[in-house]
Amino acid sequence: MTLVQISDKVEEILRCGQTVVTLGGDHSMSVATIHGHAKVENDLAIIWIDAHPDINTPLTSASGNIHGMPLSFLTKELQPYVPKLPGFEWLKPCISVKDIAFIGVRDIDKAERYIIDKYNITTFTMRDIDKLGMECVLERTIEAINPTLNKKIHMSFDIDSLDPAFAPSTGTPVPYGLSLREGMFLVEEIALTNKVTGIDLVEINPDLGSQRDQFTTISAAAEVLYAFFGKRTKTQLPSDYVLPKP
Ligand SMILES: NC(=[NH2+])NCCC[C@H](N)C(=O)O
Repeated sequence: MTLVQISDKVEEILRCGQTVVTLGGDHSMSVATIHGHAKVENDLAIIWIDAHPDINTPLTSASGNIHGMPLSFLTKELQPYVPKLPGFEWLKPCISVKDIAFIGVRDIDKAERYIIDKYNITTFTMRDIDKLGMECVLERTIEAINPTLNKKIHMSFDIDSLDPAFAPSTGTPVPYGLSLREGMFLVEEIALTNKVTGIDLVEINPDLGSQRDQFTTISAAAEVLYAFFGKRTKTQLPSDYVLPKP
C-alpha cells in the first residue's frame, strides 16, 4: 500500500466510527496514518512513544531515512524548512508543535534538539520518566497537549521505545529504554482517557536478529496491544465461586 492509500484507508475506517490500529514497518507510515486521522479530526493530539523524536527534516537528516522525518512533514510550523519532495504533493501539514508530546526519547539528533527547544515541544526523556514516574509523565503530557481532553489522540508507539532486551528485532535499537511493563502501563493509562482513535505500532522487523529475538519482539508488541485493549492481569472470578473447605 502507498502512503496515500494508507491515509485514505485510515480516513475511511475512522468515518465508520472505528478505532484504527496500524502495524509496521517503518515509522514513516505515520505520515499517512496521522494525515488520514487529521482529515477526520482537525484538532488532534499526538503522543509519540519512541527512542527517537523522528522530527528531522530532509535537510537535517544524517541518515536520509524517511522514518526519522515523519513529524517534520506533518507539522505546520516546520514547513518553511521542509523542501517539497516529489511524490509527497498530496501531503497537507495538519498538526501543530503544541499538539505533540514525546515519551521515552533518548537518541535526539542536533537539529531535532534545536526544533524541540525552539518550539518548546513537550518531551519526556528516559531520565524524566525515571525521575517523575510514568503516571506523572502521562498526567503532564495530557496537561500539556490535551488538558480538557477535548481532542482525539493519535498514539504512535515505536517498539524501539522499549529497551532492546524486550524488543531486539528493530532497525535502530537504543539502550536503556522502557521496560515492557512501563510500556504496558503507559498504554493502559492512555487507553483510560477514552480519547485514542488512532494507534500505530511500528518498527517491528522480524527479519532482524535471532529467532528468539523475533519471538521476544513480537510478544512484546502483542502485550502492548493487549494492554491497550484492556487485558488485565486481574483474575476473573465466576460469580458462583466458592472457596473450598476441608
Ligand atoms: N523510526 C525510527 N526508527 N527512527 C530512527 C531515526 C534515527 C535518526 N535520528 C535518523 O533520523 O535517521
